[in-house]
Amino acid sequence: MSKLLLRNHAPDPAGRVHHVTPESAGWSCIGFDLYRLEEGMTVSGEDADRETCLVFVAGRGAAMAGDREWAELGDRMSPFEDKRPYAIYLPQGTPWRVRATTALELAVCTAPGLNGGLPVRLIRPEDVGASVRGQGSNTRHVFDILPESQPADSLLVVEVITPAGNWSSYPPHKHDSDDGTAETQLEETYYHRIDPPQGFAFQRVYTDDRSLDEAMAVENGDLVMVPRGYHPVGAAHGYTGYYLNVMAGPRRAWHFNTAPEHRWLLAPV
Ligand SMILES: O=C(O)C[C@@H](O)[C@H](O)C(=O)CO
Repeated sequence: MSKLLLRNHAPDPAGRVHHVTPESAGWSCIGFDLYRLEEGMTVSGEDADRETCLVFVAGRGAAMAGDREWAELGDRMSPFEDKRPYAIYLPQGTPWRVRATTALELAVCTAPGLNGGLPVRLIRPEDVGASVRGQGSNTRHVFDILPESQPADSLLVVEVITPAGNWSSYPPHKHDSDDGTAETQLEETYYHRIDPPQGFAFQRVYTDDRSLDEAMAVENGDLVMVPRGYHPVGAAHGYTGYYLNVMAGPRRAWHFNTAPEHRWLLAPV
């Protein structure tokens, strides 16, 4: 199995399913934990050097972050409900806690805090930008949770719904070198969900010279790490894809290059 693919599995006693750190991934910036909590379970954290974005992927919870508290956040029981998520941005050194008030799928996205000083911020569904990208079988739906236009030190966070049979992160693009203009160097994680859950999608991660070239069959709840290279996704017929992307790198900007041989696909039809 590819080293870039982390399979879904039953949660550990703390409710944790995925645990990616810069050390485990062999990269510099991104940390990603995925919790599947039963009602009443609590998860907490604090990182002196890293900022955090908590994403309520599905379900509801009571949350505390620094000196802020919310009795209940979360407005969808599935990421396939066509509703934008709740999220919380926390600067480095902020303690947080979430108690599940229903079954709760919570993503904990982290990256280096640089300056700190930003306030804790609730990101409500109405704060999340929604857009449609692509055309025909490349149409997909994007929710910008923490785009570069919103304050953070390193993190970029986005959700994408890929309709059944469609492609996304496509035509293939990459963001793995920084020449100061055309492209930024960003690591990326893909947390995948599939509807209905017995379905699958495919993701390829590859470089121009093919020194990295992995094609992965992705199932519901799997996680893919993209250290570099192109990273397109194809959803199988009959199965809608969802993924949560976390990106981070030395410069907080999402500038990418589309693979030259596939740029013709960008022409309007
Ligand atoms: O446009 C898409 O289909 C989503 C991608 O942009 C995805 O967020 C990504 O690949 C970011 O590099």
